[in-house]
Amino acid sequence: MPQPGYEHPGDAGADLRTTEPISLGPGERRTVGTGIALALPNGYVGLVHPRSGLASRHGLTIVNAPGTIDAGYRGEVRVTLVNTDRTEPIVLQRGDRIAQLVIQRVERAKFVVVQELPGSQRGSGGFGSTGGFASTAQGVEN
Ligand SMILES: O=c1ccn([C@H]2C[C@H](O)[C@@H](COP(=O)(O)OP(=O)(O)OP(=O)(O)O)O2)c(=O)[nH]1
Repeated sequence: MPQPGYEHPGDAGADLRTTEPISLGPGERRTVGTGIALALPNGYVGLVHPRSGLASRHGLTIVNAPGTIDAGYRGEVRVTLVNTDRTEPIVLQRGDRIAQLVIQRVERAKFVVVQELPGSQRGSGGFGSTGGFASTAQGVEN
């Protein structure tokens, strides 16, 4: 069963440990329990990524991808899925591989307030400033 305290408004809870299939209609979002708990060593993080096959074949993805599993977290790993397909529902069964976990070392950053940042080639340009798909297609040079 979903653990109390995990549900957020608008989240329909579900649990893949049950034998009941879980159906996500077009556009539907559900937080699904995996039945898995972890004890990651300090200095590591678990990142819950979507699976490309499910994404391309069914439009199933993870709302908060990648989900962050803190090293100190001992609860059940849960995955907030969304069916982005506009017409087809997707039905998940117990044992279906709905996500993949990447475990990485993390740095502990120390932030220092400064008046000015060191320069770089990119500077403050972002959000497509180096040329996006549309401008390339039209032959626009940046
Ligand atoms: O996809 C996810 C993301 C998070 N968690 C669990 C593990 C994680 O350690 C904990 C908190 O996640 P996060 O830090 O992303 O949550 P938050 O919304 O920032 O809340 P808080 O840290 O206050 O609990 O919830 C999952 O089971 N699945």
